Amino acid sequence: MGVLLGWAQYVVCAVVLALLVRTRWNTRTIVASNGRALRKPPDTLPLVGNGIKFLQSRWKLFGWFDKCQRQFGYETVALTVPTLPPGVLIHDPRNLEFVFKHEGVFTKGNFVKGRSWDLFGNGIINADGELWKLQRKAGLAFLNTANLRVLTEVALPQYLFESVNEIKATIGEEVIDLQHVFHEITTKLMGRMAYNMEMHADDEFGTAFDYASGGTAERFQNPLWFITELFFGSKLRKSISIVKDFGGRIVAKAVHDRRGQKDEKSEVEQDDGERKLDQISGSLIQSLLDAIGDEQMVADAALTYLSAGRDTTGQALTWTFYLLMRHRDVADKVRQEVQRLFGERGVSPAQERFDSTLFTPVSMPYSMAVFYEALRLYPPIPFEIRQCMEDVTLPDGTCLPKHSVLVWCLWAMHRSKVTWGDDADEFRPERFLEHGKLVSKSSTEFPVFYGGARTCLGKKMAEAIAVQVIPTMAWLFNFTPVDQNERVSKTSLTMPMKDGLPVRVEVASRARGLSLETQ
Ligand code: HEM
Repeated sequence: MGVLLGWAQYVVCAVVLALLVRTRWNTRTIVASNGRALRKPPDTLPLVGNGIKFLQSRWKLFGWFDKCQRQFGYETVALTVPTLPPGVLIHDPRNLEFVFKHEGVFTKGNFVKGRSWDLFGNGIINADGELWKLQRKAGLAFLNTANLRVLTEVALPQYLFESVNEIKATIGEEVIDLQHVFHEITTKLMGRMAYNMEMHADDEFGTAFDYASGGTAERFQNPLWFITELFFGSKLRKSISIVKDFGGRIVAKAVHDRRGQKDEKSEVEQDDGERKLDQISGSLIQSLLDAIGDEQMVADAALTYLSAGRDTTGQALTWTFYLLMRHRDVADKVRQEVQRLFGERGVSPAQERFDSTLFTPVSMPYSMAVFYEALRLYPPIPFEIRQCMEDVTLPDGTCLPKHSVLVWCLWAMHRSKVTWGDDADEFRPERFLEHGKLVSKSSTEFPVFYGGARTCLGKKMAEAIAVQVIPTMAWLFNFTPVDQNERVSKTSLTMPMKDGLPVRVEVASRARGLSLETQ
């Protein structure tokens, strides 16, 4: 054991030394802006540059990115981290627009793919060229208008009210985890619609995926990840293997379904809505099988879509309710919007069954603004990294050599006073409204759904879910956090809330006479 540790220390020291030498070498070729060297961010150390910052918890790292943004405004700054090729941190929306327009120049590159390959393989997030186009086309077919309609009119109301009734059943007894509630809704939706499978938030796959996402994200913060994983990576390897097995099961089920063995329910068992849902169930995986064929690649694609569709939206809703509990005045305005809509539609809330399909992005601009404001402060994908495939000059004059790395932190950009004004740190949904209507912000200032050719495919789906879930939950229940502690995110590729969002619940007095059944 002692000998083993001795060797381990020797290997680690040798690698650190080699990396430091490489970093020094790299910084010699570092980018210059109009002939001048770029300024360095605060707390940059000799030799290790910003490496120590990246080893901190992600919450502290976000804080540091924010500090850079506050100190430098839109100015591009140099990043130096051992193992990283020369890097820059950008804040200027003009630079981001350039990146979005030149998608072939700024790719995930070996830097990102090398770290995320084990988990996502050839999935759309990692894919380029023809394979990316095929997966994107399959996704567009899945997220077409007709399918989104089935989602909003049939599947979502059904799963939303299953959750509502589960919450109701726990009232007065126990604390519930709201993050779990939202995750359950998005998992069931993606499972059924995309893969024709019954899935739940706490399935073995879900737990393994969470762990694998955390371990993969750590690779972006720990320059020695390939060494540390030799000693401490067994749980990560196991989790990835569970995730991969699950990908295989999704594909096997889809192949079974396409052989005509889909478990059809008899006509009499189904109403019109269920029949429509049944018809489109599994449409994503079927499109992927049609487009790609190779079952391993289809499994990668399926897992990537599952993560993109369920985690981001479930987490965004969690942070939204965290903010609503801290800003009761905003929660009241959501309820006033529900009341106004009921009034306009002649619905008597005390007698009718609750119909969440009344809530659309057009009928509920304030609720949508609440969602967008939560996405601004807690972006589900909080930072992005791209690698330059050739020498390139950004609009602000920064010259980037081939292979250099470009980082932008949405967490920080979304808090920029230059972009959002002096109240950038405040939760104020009104900034997304003009004359009572929702206004969209440019993807270069607010890149929450990315931009350009690779813009998020699921924006409309996320909006459709949010606009039913937020007013429904806010109208029916009063949630109170179990404590006033600040919630933080755990390490992940997305933004899960660490330890969930434990709350106490009571049925709101305005909702007591309601039947909380599905339509
Ligand atoms: C609030 C919810 C969501 C947010 C904030 C969000 C954000 C993003 C972002 C930032 C990217 C770029 C990621 C990267 O390449 O590094 C992305 C890509 C993507 N998103 Fe979303 N997303 C959300 C919901 C969804 C949903 C519901 C789906 C549905 C399946 C989805 C499907 C995708 C796909 C397929 C891509 C890859 C696009 C491509 O590379 O061409 N997203 N999303």
